[in-house]
Amino acid sequence: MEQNHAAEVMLSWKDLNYKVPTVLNGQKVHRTILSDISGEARAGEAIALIGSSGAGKTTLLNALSGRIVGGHLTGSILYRGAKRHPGTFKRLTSYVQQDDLMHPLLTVDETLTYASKLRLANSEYTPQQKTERVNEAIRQLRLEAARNTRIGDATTRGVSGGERKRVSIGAELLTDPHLLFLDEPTSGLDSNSSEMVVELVKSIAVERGIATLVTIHQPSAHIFNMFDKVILLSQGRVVYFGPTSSVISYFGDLGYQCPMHENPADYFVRMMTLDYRSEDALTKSKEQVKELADAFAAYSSSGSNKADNEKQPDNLSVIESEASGKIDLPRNSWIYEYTTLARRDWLNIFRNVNYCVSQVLQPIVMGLLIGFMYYYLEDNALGVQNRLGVLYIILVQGTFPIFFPPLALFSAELSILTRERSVATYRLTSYYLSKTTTFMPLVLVSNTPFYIAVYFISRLTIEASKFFIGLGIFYALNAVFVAFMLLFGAAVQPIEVAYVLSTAAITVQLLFNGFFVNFHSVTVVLKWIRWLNPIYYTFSALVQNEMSGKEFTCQPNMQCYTNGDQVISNYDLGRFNIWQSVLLLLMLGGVFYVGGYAFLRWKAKPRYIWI
Ligand SMILES: Nc1ncnc2c1ncn2[C@@H]1O[C@H](COP(=O)(O)OP(=O)(O)OP(=O)(O)O)[C@@H](O)[C@H]1O
Repeated sequence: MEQNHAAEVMLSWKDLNYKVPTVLNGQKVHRTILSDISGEARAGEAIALIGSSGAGKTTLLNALSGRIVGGHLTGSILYRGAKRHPGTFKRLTSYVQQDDLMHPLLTVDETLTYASKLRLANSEYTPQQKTERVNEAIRQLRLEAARNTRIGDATTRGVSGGERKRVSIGAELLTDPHLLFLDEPTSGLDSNSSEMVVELVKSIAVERGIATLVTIHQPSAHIFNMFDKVILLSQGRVVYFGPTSSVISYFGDLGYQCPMHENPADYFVRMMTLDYRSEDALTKSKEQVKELADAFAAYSSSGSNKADNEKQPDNLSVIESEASGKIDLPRNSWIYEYTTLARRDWLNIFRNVNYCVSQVLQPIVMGLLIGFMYYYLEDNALGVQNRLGVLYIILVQGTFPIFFPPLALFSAELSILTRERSVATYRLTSYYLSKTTTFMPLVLVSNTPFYIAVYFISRLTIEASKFFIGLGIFYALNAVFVAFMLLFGAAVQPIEVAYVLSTAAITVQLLFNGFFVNFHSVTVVLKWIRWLNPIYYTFSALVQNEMSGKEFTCQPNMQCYTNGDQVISNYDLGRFNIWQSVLLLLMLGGVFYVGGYAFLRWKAKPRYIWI
């Protein structure tokens, strides 16, 4: 395309080689995934990366977009003629993943609105301008009809696959990137939707001067012809890179004439694909691929198609400082990020009707059930045993029921966090606090009816101070278990493993609370567990609150506790007073909370290789 020859080179790459360690016949070897790849992408140009499965398309896209993890990448990649600075490059370019990772319960409009709030700086855009950007994206991507439809997922019906992809693209285009990378944007879409996606991306890219690189698996002839240039890859080598309009004549000259009525993309992919049907066919096809790659290497080194890598853009001095150094792109304030994320989290929770209903109903039903099970506790030997039973069940309610439902939500959202963090959308501290301040109040409010029902129906000691102190201890346990949930969610994946391990961890905590096993008789090898056990401190505080100062009547000639202090001492629950126990409980919670943050930071940290 004429205009593209004059357009600025946005990205150029030279002699890219990528190897990964692998084991072959018991030997450690390095497998070459990309071999001597060079090229460039200019402003407004749409380039397709085409090849059969395993050709290296995604690997090349990841290398160019700075998303390679592991292995050994060599060569050079220049952004507007200069070495890339990871942070700067990340924020000036956009990457649309193959999986559209978005909140399923938000509508198209909300998804784009939150993306605009989080990704556009308030110092550069007024709220009105952000809304205009969203409206523009909706209009350009033809999403008006789906504007108020939820994104949806496998369980909730939402927008169509094509619309979902367009929303993903829209969210990435809000920031006006200089470069747009798309990984298999048409996979899973029918031909009409695929054409629409590519057509729209192409027209927006031309309009805004964005260089676009797209991996695509066997595009239709129509889609193929929409691209300005094409990179044909096979076995990690370039078989062709140049204008789409010249590809047929190039291969025709090599003796591979694409038949008149055949889709060129199908023809070229077939030509480059290894044939595994027989040993002989495999050897032949390998030779053919090698021949084609060698022919292209000779063709490009002869100068006919030389990638213009050495050519520097005219305004180099300006560009170098922008691309190679860290430039301080404006950021939104922490409090703005936090309030925006918190609003999004609350919206997600309230839209999740099943979650909300179960969170509200479970404590009420359990509270009534347990309350009536222990209806009217008496101050006798049986009353001692039942009081301990009620306090134990209060403990249980502060663990499993409040741990698992938020864990499922938190864990399911981690992939969205990773995606959003990979484009530096917001700080991790604002995200973590937003999660905390969504889960925590919900748990405390929904669990309060449980405590009230159990307390008054079973009639634990009816005294205002005991009631409120007990409620405070219960709240502290709930808060600590929200922190424990955040720790598990951040540290252990997949969720199935988190379920198994956390069930074991909570069960051990419940067993070592001092009720089932008397610490006087526990082996020294395991005795230490109680000091790291939030349940022990909670139980100790709850039992002291209920039992201290309490008198019990004993039937004549029967050995039993005559007062609550004997119970506390017999179960060895009085080592720390109530306040000390609560303090130690909260300290453990603090450790869990900070640990959860540290794991999240470590996990969400991109480990990309930069050249
Ligand atoms: N880190 C890695 N470790 C081991 N093998 C890898 C690694 N990265 C890529 N590969 C291998 O490199 C080859 C190219 O992978 P890539 O995902 O780039 O292919 P692709 O052309 O995008 O294929 P598809 O169209 O099937 O997604 C594959 O055989 C893949 O298994």
